Amino acid sequence: MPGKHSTVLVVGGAGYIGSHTTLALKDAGFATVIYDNFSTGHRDACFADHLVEGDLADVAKLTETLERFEISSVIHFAAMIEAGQSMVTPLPFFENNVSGTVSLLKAMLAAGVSRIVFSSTAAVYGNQDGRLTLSETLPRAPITPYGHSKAMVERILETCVQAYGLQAIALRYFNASGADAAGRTGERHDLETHLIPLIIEAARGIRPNVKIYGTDYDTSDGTCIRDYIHVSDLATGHVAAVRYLLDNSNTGFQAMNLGTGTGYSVRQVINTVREVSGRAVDVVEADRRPGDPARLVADVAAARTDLHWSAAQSSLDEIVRTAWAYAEANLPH
Ligand SMILES: NC(=O)c1ccc[n+]([C@@H]2O[C@H](COP(=O)([O-])OP(=O)(O)OC[C@H]3O[C@@H](n4cnc5c(N)ncnc54)[C@H](O)[C@@H]3O)[C@@H](O)[C@H]2O)c1
Ligand SMILES: O=c1ccn([C@@H]2O[C@H](COP(=O)(O)OP(=O)(O)O[C@H]3O[C@H](CO)[C@@H](O)[C@H](O)[C@H]3O)[C@@H](O)[C@H]2O)c(=O)[nH]1
Repeated sequence: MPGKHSTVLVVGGAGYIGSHTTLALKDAGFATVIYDNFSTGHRDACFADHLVEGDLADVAKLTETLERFEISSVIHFAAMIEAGQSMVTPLPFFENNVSGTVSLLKAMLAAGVSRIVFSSTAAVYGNQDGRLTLSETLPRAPITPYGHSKAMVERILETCVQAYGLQAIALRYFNASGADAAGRTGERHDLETHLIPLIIEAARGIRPNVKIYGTDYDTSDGTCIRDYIHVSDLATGHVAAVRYLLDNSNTGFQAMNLGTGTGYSVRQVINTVREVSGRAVDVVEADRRPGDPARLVADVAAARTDLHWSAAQSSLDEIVRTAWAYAEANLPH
């Protein structure tokens, strides 16, 4: 069990991945505080011991929160997340994701908090044609403003680790999906752009069909390949990362993939939703969505070696079953 000084600040803890991670931190015995501005998060998805409503831009409030709750480590989820939208309106992405993280780091320095786990993304790899899996040793090569914003934060963290002696882990998630198996929380993005919830909406009759963005990619069936990782596996990955930072000093900066190592095409995901739900899903073949790499699949060795973590509940079937159960129980009919 975590010892003294083990209160974790979960910035963006009211969101999809943050809510699952807060539950996992509590299960692991950590005390938790959420800091969130509720721009996309939900009050009923806050499972922490304490909640502070505030914005990343508010350095004074962040500093006061870190000091008041004697925070040992920060997990930083708060960001704007849609890669496609960032192609159209990039500036808010740089403001919230990059400037917002600078605010958080200033507050951490002021409060003397040195450990941070940052939500990075497979989008920092961009298009790495011909590679079956992506290793952290590859150069960052994002192709969207969203991916650039995350790559910039990784660079800022590297610099701050050198300059100020912080300890930072950037967890590069592949495609977060699924829902808490006990149904306590799930995926509820108000402007939903993610594939699995959109297919589920089509299966539930909330939308007439699901679009396939691009059928002419150089992949087995012409549609994009992604590595879908269960959000509860991501959550245990964060617990492992916090433990790693607490147990080891001078870890410096490390980037680690959180994925399964297996990729599925858009068509395979649609078929899995059909099988799990027993419902029909109509599809419309559409143009490619700008900013989508053909294939993103993780090399999972680093997290296994350093964090002793690997995905345990991320079969596509399990992901879709939990997402379907959550939607049926909680989302509008
Ligand atoms: N969902 C995915 O597939 C995926 C994949 C890779 C990386 N990520 C990253 O994981 C993180 C969490 O993603 P998510 O899907 O849970 O998103 P989400 O939108 O559900 O959660 C983000 C949370 O941050 C809060 N927030 C945003 N801006 C804020 C600000 N300025 N001040 C305070 N709070 C703020 C929101 O209210 C929300 O509760 C993001 O950083 C995202 O880039 C997500
Ligand atoms: O209606 C849809 C929605 C998506 N897709 C495709 O499905 C795949 C997955 O798309 P989506 O669920 O939107 O996820 P990504 O664009 O892969 O991005 C997610 O996963 C990235 C990491 O891989 C994160 O950085 C992002 O924050 C997160 O939104 C892509 O090939 C899309 O082109 C469709 O064909 N139709």
